[in-house]
Amino acid sequence: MFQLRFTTLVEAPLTVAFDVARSLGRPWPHPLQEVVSERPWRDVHVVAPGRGWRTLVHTRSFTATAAGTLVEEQVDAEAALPGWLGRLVPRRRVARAMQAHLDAYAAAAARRAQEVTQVVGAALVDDRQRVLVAQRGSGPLAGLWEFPGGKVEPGESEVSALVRECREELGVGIAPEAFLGEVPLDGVVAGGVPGASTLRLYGGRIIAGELVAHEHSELRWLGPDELEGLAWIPADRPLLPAVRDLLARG
Ligand SMILES: Nc1nc2c([nH]c(=O)n2[C@H]2C[C@H](O)[C@@H](COP(=O)(O)OP(=O)(O)OP(=O)(O)O)O2)c(=O)[nH]1
Repeated sequence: MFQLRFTTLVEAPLTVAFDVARSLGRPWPHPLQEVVSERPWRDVHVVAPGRGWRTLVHTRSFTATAAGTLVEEQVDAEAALPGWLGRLVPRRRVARAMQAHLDAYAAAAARRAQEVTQVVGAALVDDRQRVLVAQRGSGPLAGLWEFPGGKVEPGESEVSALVRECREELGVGIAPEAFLGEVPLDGVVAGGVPGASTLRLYGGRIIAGELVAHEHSELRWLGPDELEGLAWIPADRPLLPAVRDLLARG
């Protein structure tokens, strides 16, 4: 039995990293069968018995970071060959195949990321450790609450998009701070396929101007205990623990 681990940072949001990984398949001569799939967090494949392996389990997990998606892979395998041949030869073969595969994969995911519209949001915190939330005034999500922000334009960085959106929507200058997390968006954003786009949330502070709701029907400053009870856009809920942690940190 041997175990190999690989870590790759892909310059792409979660869902893109996951979808591209799946469309490229696996670097094995034998087809693997999927046994777990939790888009876009994790998948697990195994090789069918009688394919030269006693066991082969390939597990991948995808984690959002400020720099992109961290892809962690683990291969647990036992070849059918006995003795040192069974340990050494397959291990080298798997390691070589994985490394070649991962380079091609990272490049393909970064290319695909350019084609998918992303959304950025700002969790703006004030001196009393409250966060600014905004109610959508129109469209299919009217009446629901969200973080100020919007779509990243082609060629624009996420941080520039955040600053621009907060100026347009709220009339304020902001300083973006820590990356807080990422969630897939259920709907179709900018004509893309369902679930392809993600919302990436950053902490931040207002550094200039007076708040005005230019596009939202209402703005509110809320403390950590008031977040859960709000009628959020459903996609945002998984981000609330990270926002509460941010408020608790002070
Ligand atoms: N800003 C923001 N958008 C969110 C959140 N959660 C969520 O699902 N969304 C979705 C709603 C929209 O489909 C998309 C953001 O689009 P938007 O309409 O705010 O973007 P935008 O300001 O660039 O809009 P536009 O130029 O196309 O009018 O992301 C959130 O917390 N904040």
